[in-house]
Amino acid sequence: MATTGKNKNKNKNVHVFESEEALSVSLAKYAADLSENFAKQKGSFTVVLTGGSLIKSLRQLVEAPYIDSIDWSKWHVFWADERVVPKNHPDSNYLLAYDAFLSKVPIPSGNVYAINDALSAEAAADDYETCIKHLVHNGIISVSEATGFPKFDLMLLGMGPDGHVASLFPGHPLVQEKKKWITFIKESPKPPPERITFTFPVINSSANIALVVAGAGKAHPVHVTLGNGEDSHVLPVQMVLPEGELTWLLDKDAASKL
Ligand SMILES: O=C(O)[C@H](O)[C@@H](O)[C@H](O)[C@H](O)COP(=O)(O)O
Repeated sequence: MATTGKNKNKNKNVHVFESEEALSVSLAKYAADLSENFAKQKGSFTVVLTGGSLIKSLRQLVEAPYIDSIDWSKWHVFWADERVVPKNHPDSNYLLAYDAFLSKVPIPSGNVYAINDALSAEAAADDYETCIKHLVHNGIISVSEATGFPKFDLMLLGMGPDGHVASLFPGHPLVQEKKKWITFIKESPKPPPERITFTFPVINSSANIALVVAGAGKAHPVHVTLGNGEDSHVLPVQMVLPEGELTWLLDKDAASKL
């Protein structure tokens, strides 16, 4: 790890790694430690995934020692955003996570909460919100005392080269959504166009967020968010300000402008 530091606000940790390989090793330990703490504390561990390169960076979790040491029965898995395509479609975030991660660990299948792929974007967003409401009611998902929004134990977010997180894109009105838990977009600038996404109030109620960012193509939004870079938009990634801990895991290419 090249640098470690608290940066800009007290709940933010920034870690820069020599390579994406080193980042993935550290990501596994970070997730395993949180899993142990939450399983002990509340008997469940709610983990939110996105799509994109994040999923490949989870590869160390399916290897020794973590494959055997993690109590996978406590995991409950969600998506911060999903493309509105069938679950067996190559664009599906569920399929990506299933192939590379979920099919390799013994998380009970009933604890994996994929969106309903038979519905329209709007109906799928409502349906996913209802599903999350049930789990809040059952006590599987915590609630933020500060905001009343669901409080996930760990949100693992990737970031696009334009600074988007989940399916919240720069300049799009959805970044301002204040009431809904889950919403939908039909004209995503990143294909495919139809997606559902968590809103910022949900993202920012998290107990822990890791922003997992690798590659030189991400250096600009990292510079804008963590350094003194500028952009004509407020980037969605700059709006990731959880009430819990924010941890940036960067490789050195993504951090090259800092
Ligand atoms: O469905 C999606 O497209 C993702 O959830 C999206 O938000 C992703 O996390 C970023 O675009 C980063 O993706 P990359 O890491 O592949 O650039």
